[in-house]
Amino acid sequence: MNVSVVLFTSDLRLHDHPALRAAQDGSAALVPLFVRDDAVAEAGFTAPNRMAFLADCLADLDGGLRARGGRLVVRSGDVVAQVCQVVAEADADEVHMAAGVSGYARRREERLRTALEGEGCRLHVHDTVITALAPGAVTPSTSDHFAVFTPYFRHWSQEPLRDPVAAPRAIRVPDGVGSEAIPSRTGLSGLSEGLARGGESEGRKRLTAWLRADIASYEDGHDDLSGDATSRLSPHLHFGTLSPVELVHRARAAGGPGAEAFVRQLAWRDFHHQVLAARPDAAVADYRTKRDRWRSERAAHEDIKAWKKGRTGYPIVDAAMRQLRHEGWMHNRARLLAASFLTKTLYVDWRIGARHFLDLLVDGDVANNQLNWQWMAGTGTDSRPGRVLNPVTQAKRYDPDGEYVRRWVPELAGLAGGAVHEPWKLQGLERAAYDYPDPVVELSEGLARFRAARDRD
Ligand SMILES: Cc1cc2nc3c(=O)[nH]c(=O)nc-3n(C[C@H](O)[C@H](O)[C@H](O)COP(=O)(O)OP(=O)(O)OC[C@H]3O[C@@H](n4cnc5c(N)ncnc54)[C@H](O)[C@@H]3O)c2cc1C
Repeated sequence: MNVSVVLFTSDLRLHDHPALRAAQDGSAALVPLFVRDDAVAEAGFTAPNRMAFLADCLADLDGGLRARGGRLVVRSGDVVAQVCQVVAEADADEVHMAAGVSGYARRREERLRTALEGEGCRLHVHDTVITALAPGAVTPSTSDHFAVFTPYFRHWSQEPLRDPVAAPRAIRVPDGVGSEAIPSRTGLSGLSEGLARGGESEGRKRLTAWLRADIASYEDGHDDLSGDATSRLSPHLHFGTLSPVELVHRARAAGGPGAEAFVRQLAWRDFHHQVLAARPDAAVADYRTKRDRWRSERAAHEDIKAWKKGRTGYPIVDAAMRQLRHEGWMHNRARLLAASFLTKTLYVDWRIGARHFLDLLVDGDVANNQLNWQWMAGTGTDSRPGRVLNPVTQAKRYDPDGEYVRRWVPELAGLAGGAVHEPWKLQGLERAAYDYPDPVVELSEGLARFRAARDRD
């Protein structure tokens, strides 16, 4: 019988894990391996919030494996060198892992395949672990990926999903394969105060509660900023503590308009992943509309600083940016508003905003973050790249009573109802009573600058 290694990456779970199942089938023993990859740290993708969530996930995965007679093996260093070393220690014949979509993930697979071939060991890469449908599973007739969501979603919806795979009952890890200590949150600094807890157990609890009680109101409530009525499953999807295939199946089984709307959002996730898989350079380069006339970072320095600190003078934008800092998470409508404000009203390069989000977001994800930023900046897949979200109109629509703003911008808590969205309308002493900045730019001025620059491009 064979010995297999399962290399966990963005798939830190035991339920519905086809790579884990394939590794177990036909193997006498397997090594569940996670490598703290030097390249990820060198690329600056080790934001403290995500490192803390990751530590929770690894501890929980180890706990789940131990309950089945196994354990997690953790190593640090170059991922290829570490996998080869574990293969040698375990005398393994096969390595199984989930297919990734980023340029880095693809290169990692190639390097691993070549290195393992030299060791007489086969690499098996499994689709539909990280996404519900594999990138490229549906394509238009003229391209290798969909650049517009609506037709993608039509095809995506018609495509049959594989059945979920049961979690393993027992796992035997071969003797003689050592592990570093499982990382923990202790000692990590710079964490957001309201950071969520990670781990498959936590994710499954949240999913069950979501399907039982909250999904029904998702269609009506998902844009309501103060209602906070979205699933908050994004970090679990990012770290793979929940399977997107299982989520789609369970949401469809729940049924109703809320579930349909939720499944549509999961399809957005697959959509961005298939764009990135086909165009890995979209993580850093404009996907469609080349815009090289952004204001220079130096010229926009004060505006960028105000945006990051939540001191732009636009309460809804500031509330969004403070939620991000406090929780390491932000409501989708708030992300849209914050991104539109930076790229269109302030006319600042989307990469600056995307980097800041990745520094703080617990769900910070190359496909979802970079491509949503590009969508809002008008350089990506939005079919209306000129769309600008007016922060005041949007605030009145999605936070009509001003509760979201009062929650995150406490210095304006004394302003009742929708008046909180336009503090600049206050006069004299009343205005002076609030320690809150004037708007960094008039909206009409920002709009004129954006349109002039766009028309020049
Ligand atoms: C500028 C910007 C940056 C973003 N950065 C990220 C990011 O780094 N990581 C991330 O996971 N999402 C990102 N999103 C997408 C979206 O905002 C979050 O997925 C969502 O807010 C997470 O909250 P939730 O789990 O409660 O979502 P729900 O509304 O409950 O949706 C369920 C799931 O569907 C997926 N989803 C929802 N909306 C989108 C979307 N627009 N694009 C892709 N997938 C979506 C997510 O996986 C989400 O968990 C970004 C959006 C914008 C506008």
